[in-house]
Amino acid sequence: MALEEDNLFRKIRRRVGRAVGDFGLIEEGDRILVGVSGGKDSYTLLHILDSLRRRSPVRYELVAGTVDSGFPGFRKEVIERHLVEHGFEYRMESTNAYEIIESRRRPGSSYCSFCARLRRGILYSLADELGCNKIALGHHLDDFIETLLLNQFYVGSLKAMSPRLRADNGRHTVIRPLVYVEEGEIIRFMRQQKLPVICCACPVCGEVDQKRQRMKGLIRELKGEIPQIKKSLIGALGNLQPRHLLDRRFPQD
Ligand SMILES: Nc1ncnc2c1ncn2[C@@H]1O[C@H](COP(=O)(O)OP(=O)(O)OP(=O)(O)O)[C@@H](O)[C@H]1O
Repeated sequence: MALEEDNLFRKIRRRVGRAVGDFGLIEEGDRILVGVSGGKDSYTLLHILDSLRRRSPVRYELVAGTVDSGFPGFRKEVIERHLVEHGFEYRMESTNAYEIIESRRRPGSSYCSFCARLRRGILYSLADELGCNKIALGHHLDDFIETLLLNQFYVGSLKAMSPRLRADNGRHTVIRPLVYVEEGEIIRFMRQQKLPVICCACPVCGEVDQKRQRMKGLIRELKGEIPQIKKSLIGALGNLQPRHLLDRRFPQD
């Protein structure tokens, strides 16, 4: 059963197609593990990549992979039902990540970042096991530009995320095909398509990251004055001018 391919579906697909072309995200023979959390972004990513696959002359395969971190109350059966209904090959990986986080996390350290690192490792192993050379994640345009601002405001580096990154182990490539898709479009898509979104059920699930929310708010506020702000910020990430920066690792003259 495929989703209805209405205007919004086609718009998001066009943007993903553009990102695939701009950054060479998908190549002949790829087998891509799509990280599906049960959230709006990764469901959207999976359906759009599947629709592109059906239309593309480039042959590639998709496998949906969910890391069940073992948080009590995680409704994995909701995800499984959706993936089966739509005919996706998938793996639900049950892990004891929850116990590891509880026992090893340093007091005061961020729950989410520890959990995300652990999950990333599990996804890499899963990709090996399932014969996947790429891992697709559901980060979208707003994630990219908020991360850019967060790093400038709080860390002091000019850095966001990469749409295509070779993993440290050299075996996998992480791709982020939703780089040109705005979060608002994904929210509309989720509602229109009635995607069965669930939360991870971790102890901090639903709590907002205050700093990220601040960046989100700032961008929203400035959008009234600068309508093209998101386009401009994502454009800035692809328009580096090192000679006009202060990084001495780049020649200045
Ligand atoms: N439990 C999981 N199993 C598999 N992949 C995951 C899992 N959690 C997150 N991911 C992948 O990592 C991406 C970024 O995760 P993050 O926790 O930041 O979620 P998010 O931005 O809210 O996205 P989503 O709406 O898909 O949950 C997700 O879009 C998804 O591709």
